[in-house]
Amino acid sequence: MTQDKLTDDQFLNDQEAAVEKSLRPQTLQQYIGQDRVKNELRVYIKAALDRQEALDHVLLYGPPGLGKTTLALVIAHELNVNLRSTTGPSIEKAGDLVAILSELQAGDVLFIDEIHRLPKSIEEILYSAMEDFYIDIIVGQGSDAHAVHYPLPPFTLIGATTRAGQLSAPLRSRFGIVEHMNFYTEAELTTIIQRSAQVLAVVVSDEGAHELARRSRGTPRVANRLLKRVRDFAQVENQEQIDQKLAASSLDQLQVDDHGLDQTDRKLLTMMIELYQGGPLGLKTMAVNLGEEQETIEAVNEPYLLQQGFLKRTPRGRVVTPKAYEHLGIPFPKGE
Ligand SMILES: Nc1ncnc2c1ncn2[C@@H]1O[C@H](COP(=O)(O)OP(=O)(O)OP(=O)(O)O)[C@@H](O)[C@H]1O
Ligand SMILES: [Mg+2]
Repeated sequence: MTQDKLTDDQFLNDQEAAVEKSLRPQTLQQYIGQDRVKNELRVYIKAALDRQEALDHVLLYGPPGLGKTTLALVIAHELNVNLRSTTGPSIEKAGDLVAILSELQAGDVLFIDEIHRLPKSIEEILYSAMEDFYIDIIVGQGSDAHAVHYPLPPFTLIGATTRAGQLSAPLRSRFGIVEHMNFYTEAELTTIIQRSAQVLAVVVSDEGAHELARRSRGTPRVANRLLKRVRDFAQVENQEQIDQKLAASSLDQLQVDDHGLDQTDRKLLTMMIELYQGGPLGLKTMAVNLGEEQETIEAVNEPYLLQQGFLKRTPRGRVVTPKAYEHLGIPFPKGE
């Protein structure tokens, strides 16, 4: 199983997509974890509803699979409005954006995923749309060209990104609500797995759910994927229940270790140790040596390895920690 398949939704077929949808919580109440984010949003949503106004624009950022898209759906649901969904790279021309904006009704949510990949020219149109709910567009060419002023209903833009650093300052500053999504705790992931097991009609013991949670790299999407794969092992081995032992042995076969590190994570750490004495190393060198996209390493591998204390950031680059040496069973070099 590759990294992409664990953390991306884009490889799903229709049937898998339907299951994926049924796993998504719909209300803030069902949405597990991210308590700080939820508590803040609860207040803002209630205030907007009381004032009968559109909710302020929301920016959600954090590593893939932590529930940004899900939270956007939940917000629209709680506001009781329509959600129109698109992605940054799919809006190529000003006309694409105008078409989307002109369909919005008062109070609606427009969700733009991967908002850091919006073309610059489109981003500039968004500024006035977000701030004052109008757009000025140029129609015609040459001497016929003239600006058309286009008023919009008040709406809520929800932007999601795995790379907040890539967002321009003017765009970022137009979001009134900016929320950073954190990795989930083992307890939260255990609850998510138990809920998903019910939806999928599989039986998982408490210990089995906890074993899966421990190895899910703090990420609900990974938790759900691992649950589905281990369900396959249970079926093939004629086991009615996923217990701790089955979960552990299946995950070992999937090469997901007991800290949730996958092959790429381990390859990254091992490469840094073997070729660079543990660093410091820049992102670019990491990517070249692994044959991976720099963006993937920055958004997927690095945040989890930092959070788990296997990598450390220094002014000169990333450094492997003694904890990582120990985890990989490589002796830590004595001080020079
Ligand atoms: N808080 C949560 N409670 C329960 N399940 C969740 C939660 N957050 C996410 N999930 C599950 O994890 C899956 C992935 O979440 P989602 O697609 O929202 O992640 P994302 O942050 O948008 O990822 P990406 O950056 O790749 O777009 C969802 O299908 C959902 O089932
Ligand atoms: Mg998403």
